[in-house]
Amino acid sequence: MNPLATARVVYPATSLDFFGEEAPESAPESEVQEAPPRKKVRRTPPTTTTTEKKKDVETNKSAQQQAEELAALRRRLRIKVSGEDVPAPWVSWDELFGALEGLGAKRAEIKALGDRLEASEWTEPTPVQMQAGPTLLARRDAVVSAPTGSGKTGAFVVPVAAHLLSRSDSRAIVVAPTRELCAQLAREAARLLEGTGLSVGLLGKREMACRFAVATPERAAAVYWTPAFVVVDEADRVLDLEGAAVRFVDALFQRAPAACKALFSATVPPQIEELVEATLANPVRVRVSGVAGTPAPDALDQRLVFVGREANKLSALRDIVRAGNIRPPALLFANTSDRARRLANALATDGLRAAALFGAARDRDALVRRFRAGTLWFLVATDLASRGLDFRALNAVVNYDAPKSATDYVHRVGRVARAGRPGTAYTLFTDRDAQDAMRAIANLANLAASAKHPFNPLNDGRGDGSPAKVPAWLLNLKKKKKKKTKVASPSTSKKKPDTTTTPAAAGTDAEDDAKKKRRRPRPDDHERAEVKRQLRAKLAAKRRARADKV
Ligand SMILES: Nc1ncnc2c1ncn2[C@@H]1O[C@H](COP(=O)(O)OP(=O)(O)OP(=O)(O)O)[C@@H](O)[C@H]1O
Repeated sequence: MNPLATARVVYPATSLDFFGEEAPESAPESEVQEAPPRKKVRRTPPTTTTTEKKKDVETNKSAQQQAEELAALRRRLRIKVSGEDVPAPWVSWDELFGALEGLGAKRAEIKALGDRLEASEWTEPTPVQMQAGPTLLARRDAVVSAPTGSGKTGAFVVPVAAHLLSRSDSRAIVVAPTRELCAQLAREAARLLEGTGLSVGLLGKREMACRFAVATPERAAAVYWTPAFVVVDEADRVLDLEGAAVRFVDALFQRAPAACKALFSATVPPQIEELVEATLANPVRVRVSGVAGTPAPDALDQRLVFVGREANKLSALRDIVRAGNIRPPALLFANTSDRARRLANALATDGLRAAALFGAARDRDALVRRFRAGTLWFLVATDLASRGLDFRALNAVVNYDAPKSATDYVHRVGRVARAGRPGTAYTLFTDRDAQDAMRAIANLANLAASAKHPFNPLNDGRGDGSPAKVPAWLLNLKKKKKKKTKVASPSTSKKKPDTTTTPAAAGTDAEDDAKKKRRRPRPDDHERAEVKRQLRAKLAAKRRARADKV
């Protein structure tokens, strides 16, 4: 029997009173817990004697011994690197302070940075900070990938700031795909760099005189100064050749050929390799992975819930919430603005504090602020909120609509279980969801489950021995063969769209599919094609030059 053919669970659609007397009035529990005592940053001020001692020990070791130790350290931290002369990781912030002193930064500035790290309770660098830090401080171009919530922001803010502290005439720009993420990055950088004398600015319509700037691609391309550093966060999204942002970043790269360029993301697909080869000089590649070898955080509990038909989704969600499996604040994802709005309305009708965040939503910044403050419990968002956002107190993510790809899945579920905190991600899926994407997602969830229970594979009650919560049939979904059959237009299709009674179900898969099929050529399609052509030409020239050298 094809398990996709029937719904496994039928959920009753009852009215809701999830929180009853215990409903949080303002900030949810996780926001108001008493802060634990502050930890100290492991920091011994660098002195000549310690540095000299270290050198003495190192020169006594053979080069081979040092290389073996370095390889063992990287294995332990799950860091993989490639490229020429990759700098050794910093094992503590001491090495950053030592390097800063060596570069001539003032003692007061070094102390201020150390104080901010301590105030943030960043006792030690995370693995990606350990490896990306010295790489960027050495001004090497780099492509860095590490799991969501693993501290990539600090992995570029700290070394870039360190460089700026040692060179009073240089400026840096960080590019990120959305306004919300830019605002978060600017706030985080300003917090980390407070007291160091470095000015941080979020570039809006007006140009700002700051040394550490954060901007969306379009704003970044409009700056009149030449940055010494260009960092692209969520690089695979920004540099997607099918997207609009890539040409702005390409323009910025062209204007600052001598800048150190670094690309960061949890997912670096092979498709951006072409662009990396064409634009980065002798780059270092850093890849940090979790226990399961995937970009999902180790502490994430991934649950895939088959709900059969679209019509069962809302009651499935209610069931999960009513069972107490999702405690606010929770972030829910829908695949279109319309569906996000309808789901938020449905939850609000149930008496829950819910709102929708999408591109055209009114006052997006205020929505995000309310969610961060805990006055909004459920934020239903489109993929606008899937990248980079760090909501500290978040307990759960729900993919109300299954993501269209494993990459989208990784970023969406990665909003929770950050910095080692626990978190759960539910993904509801129906018999209409893309089998290829669901198989890839199931594989990711399965790898995580297998890594957590290596010697004691649980089974899902079907007796097939598949580990944890991923049923074997899902892992074994056959790849869909691409048929070349003509797709019936929505107007001529005999099958009526499934307009079910639940508010969130209206504007369903059928409508979304029809919208996609109706995609008209965009006015900037030729510009996108031109950017692709130019990048390919650049790449070809670079390859020819390399071949000539050989
Ligand atoms: N060295 C550290 N020690 C402790 N906590 C840290 C450290 N570095 C960063 N963090 C915390 O980890 C959380 C996640 O960091 P960050 O937002 O940089 O993740 P990320 O890797 O960029 O994730 P994403 O891929 O989703 O963008 C933040 O709350 C941050 O304050």
